[in-house]
Amino acid sequence: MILNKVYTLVFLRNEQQILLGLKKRGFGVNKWNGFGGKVEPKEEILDAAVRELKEECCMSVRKHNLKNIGNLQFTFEGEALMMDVRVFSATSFVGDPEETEEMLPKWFDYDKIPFEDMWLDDKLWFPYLLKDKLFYGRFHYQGYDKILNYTIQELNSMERK
Ligand SMILES: CNc1ncnc2c1ncn2[C@@H]1O[C@H](COP(=O)(O)OP(=O)(O)OP(=O)(O)O)[C@@H](O)[C@H]1O
Repeated sequence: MILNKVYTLVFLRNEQQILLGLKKRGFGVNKWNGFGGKVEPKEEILDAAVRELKEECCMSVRKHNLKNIGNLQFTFEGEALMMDVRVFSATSFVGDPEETEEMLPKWFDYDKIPFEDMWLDDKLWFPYLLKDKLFYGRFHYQGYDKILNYTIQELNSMERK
């Protein structure tokens, strides 16, 4: 039995830059990533995405400005959990990013994304995000630093069958 857990991952973007956060504790510590976390029981995915963005870097976004651009599924050798990550992008948002207990936010130019300090999978699917393509990816990790196998595909729509 595989336990499926839904997570959010939000990227704020403008013409020149993308906002990433350095995770200061817990899962993915010391890696740059988008903002997000577990969807709580009975919580809607979009509400969770808005909540985590606010909690982690004090930025506000409206649900209708979050565009679902991807779905990533992660499994780890020997673990019965599948992380089902819903990826969102937004170009309309309010606030100035602030450091919190969980994240240190920073804007990055598109040609200076710190892939060497990110999850290994990020550099495999970021090209889709950067080209505004929708994507689905599945990654099977051994530990946190080795991908045993993966697939990625471009999608025509994010609708679920
Ligand atoms: C394995 N390869 C991966 N590549 C890219 N991104 C990944 C990822 N694996 C997890 N993520 C994201 O990392 C965050 C974890 O969130 P995480 O800290 O566990 O959640 P949450 O804040 O609810 O936890 P606590 O409340 O601290 O337990 C969450 O956005 C999730 O989408």
